[in-house]
Amino acid sequence: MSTNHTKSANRAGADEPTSGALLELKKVSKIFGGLVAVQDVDLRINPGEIISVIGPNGAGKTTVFNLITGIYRPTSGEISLGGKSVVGLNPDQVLVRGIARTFQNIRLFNNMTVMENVLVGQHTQLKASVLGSLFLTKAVKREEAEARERALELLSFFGQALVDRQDEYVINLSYAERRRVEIARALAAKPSLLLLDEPTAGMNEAETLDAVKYVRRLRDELGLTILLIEHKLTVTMGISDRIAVLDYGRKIAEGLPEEVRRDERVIAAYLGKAAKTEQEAAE
Ligand SMILES: Nc1ncnc2c1ncn2[C@@H]1O[C@H](COP(=O)(O)OP(=O)(O)OP(=O)(O)O)[C@@H](O)[C@H]1O
Repeated sequence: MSTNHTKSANRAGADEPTSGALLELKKVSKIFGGLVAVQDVDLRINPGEIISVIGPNGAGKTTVFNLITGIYRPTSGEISLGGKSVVGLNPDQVLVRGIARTFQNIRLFNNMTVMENVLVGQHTQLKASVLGSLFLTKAVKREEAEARERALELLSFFGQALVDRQDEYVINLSYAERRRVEIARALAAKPSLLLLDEPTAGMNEAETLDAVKYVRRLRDELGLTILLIEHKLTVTMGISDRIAVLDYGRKIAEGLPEEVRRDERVIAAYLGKAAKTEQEAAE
């Protein structure tokens, strides 16, 4: 174990005071049958941070996201948001608590428009009763108008293009545009924490640069705290306040980007391979 690793591992050590974290994972494990997908993972995310989770394929990154968002229940360990446990809540309840996410494979309703997709994201915020919706009462109409206005505001975060294309079916949008709509839909739930699963996957260089800019703006302008899984090293190294590295379900390092970059275990487990893959892709 390198010195850097020891130092960075202590950063999230059990002895540190745990108050003030927005999200905290304590010794979280997930076992599928006999397979340990995530083992004793500790992670603290402070308000306003951008934290990346990296690691080789199958390291447990997506499982961590699924545990945080209530898709899976941890086999053991504790997950809390603002000091309150979210273990045992279903994904909708976790969303109401303030954790929204996007998916590795974009999950939008392709047979619905851009606007409709963002409106769906607001369902946790709407108050109208079923009866009210049935008879389109004044209150319902007002709520609907407000929801549309807010959806437009969210789309305009990404510039005018999506506002102009609000009535387009999402299937007709480019991949990068669909990613933006998916984030707008996540924002519609008014989260405090946003989980982005490979936000630049499948994007070209210009689209990736654009995505990096808006991820920063999500934090700087909207005050969101962001946890992301990202394979592109140029993105993670440039955007993250801290990086946590998983390998075979365990967190093998955590620290500032430059600390993680120098960590021998990380280089052996991931960075060597990842850097080579990026270089091969560039050639
Ligand atoms: N529902 C499941 N049932 C059984 N095994 C699972 C399940 N979900 C994940 N796993 C296993 O858990 C391990 C971690 O998978 P996970 O998808 O979290 O890795 P990852 O780091 O996100 O990988 P990638 O970078 O390829 O997306 C893998 O061995 C995977 O096969």
